[in-house]
Amino acid sequence: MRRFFLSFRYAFEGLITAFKRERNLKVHMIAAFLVIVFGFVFQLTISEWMILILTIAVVIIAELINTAIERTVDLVSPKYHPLAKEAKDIAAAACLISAVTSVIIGILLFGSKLYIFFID
Ligand SMILES: Nc1ncnc2c1ncn2[C@@H]1O[C@H](COP(=O)(O)OP(=O)(O)OP(=O)(O)O)[C@@H](O)[C@H]1O
Repeated sequence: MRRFFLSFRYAFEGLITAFKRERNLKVHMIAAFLVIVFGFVFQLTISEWMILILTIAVVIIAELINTAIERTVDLVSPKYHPLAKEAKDIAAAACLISAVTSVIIGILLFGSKLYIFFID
């Protein structure tokens, strides 16, 4: 049981470390906070909330995995290596795809509501 709670503690420590050191993660967290506020303002439905929460989680998870890969690459390959470059660039591509997807979902989710808000 102690091991179970320790694993939560380590995961939480990882989250705090990543938040302190990674500027991108801070930006994602602020963006997540803002869209959650918008979600309440525009009174999203349960399904819309599920999509929004899942989208936020995917972006943050991608950023955390990217950070973990960056740290591992820096540890095993402090000098330039083409495979280190590939690993970092591919991890960054995962972040890019999650960020672009989240923007598209944000536009689809809030675009129609903003349209109704300003036009009606
Ligand atoms: N050891 C390495 N060998 C080869 N290329 C590397 C290496 N380290 C970094 N690079 C290249 O430089 C780029 C930037 O690396 P860096 O470690 O600064 O990552 P970053 O994406 O800028 O991270 P951060 O989010 O911390 O700013 C990588 O995407 C990769 O193309």
